[in-house]
Amino acid sequence: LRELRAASSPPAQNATRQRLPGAIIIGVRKGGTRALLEMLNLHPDVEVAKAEVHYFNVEEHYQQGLAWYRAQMPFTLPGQLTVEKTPGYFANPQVPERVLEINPAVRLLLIVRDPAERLVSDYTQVLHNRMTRHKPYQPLEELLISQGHINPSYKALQRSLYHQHLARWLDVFPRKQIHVVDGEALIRDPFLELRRAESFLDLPPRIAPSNFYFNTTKGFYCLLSAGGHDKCLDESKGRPHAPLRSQAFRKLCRYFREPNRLFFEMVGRSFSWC
Ligand SMILES: Nc1ncnc2c1ncn2[C@@H]1O[C@H](COP(=O)(O)OS(=O)(=O)O)[C@@H](OP(=O)(O)O)[C@H]1O
Repeated sequence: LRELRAASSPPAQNATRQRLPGAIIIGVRKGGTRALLEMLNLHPDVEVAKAEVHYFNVEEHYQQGLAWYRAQMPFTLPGQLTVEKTPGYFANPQVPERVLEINPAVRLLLIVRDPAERLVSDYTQVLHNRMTRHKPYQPLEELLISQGHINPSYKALQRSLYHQHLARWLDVFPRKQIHVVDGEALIRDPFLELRRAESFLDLPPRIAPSNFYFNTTKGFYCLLSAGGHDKCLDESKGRPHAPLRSQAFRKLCRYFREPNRLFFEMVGRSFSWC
């Protein structure tokens, strides 16, 4: 009976297995990494790891080796592209070398957004987590500004210094292996950014404008898959941001001016950030 079953199972079924990612969304945290992953997943030749994997940045995972990493991946057919996203990879200094070691040809996707907005979004997420666990929290301005000056040691601020993190990736990977996605543009017009990503990933253009519709309640584009499945991102995406007085926000924008300039130089394009 077992032989009969094996013989009758379709060949495609037999060919599916878990493969290491051919592309990784490395960050930035709060840049739109989930939206980008879910949108890429609309492509018939793409399968994604549903949960964040945190292999290269969490020692306990990394020590378990490649078999563990592979086991986190979806089943794919030969020719399909596996993609994972872990926003924590971008700012972790150990990660670029580790990624290179397992696949020097891997394609890297980096989705960025205005670093000042990103910082506020990052704070808002931490605040939300602490509030749900009934833990105390400090107002953003207290963490961000000390004696009238921006506090350079605030972690969320450091995560927004894109040029510093990207420099480490560029020490290891050629520029052409890193595709920068404009997070604000992905919100405004997901189709265009997805077309660019398809081209970078050498995928035939299969994602269409009809895969997206604007959901006025959510205030964002949601996804429509070929099977007619309708999906919006969960409520942790697009939360109202924690308040920050406009004077402090302006200070933050001034602070990021030079780091942003350096980042634009590195990627060879500019963004209209504050
Ligand atoms: N289509 C769509 N729907 C909902 N949200 C969208 C979408 N496209 C991009 N975004 C933006 O994604 C931001 C969250 O980024 P990440 O997914 O990278 O966050 S995380 O690091 O994984 O926590 C999230 O940031 P905030 O608005 O600050 O919450 C969203 O603005």
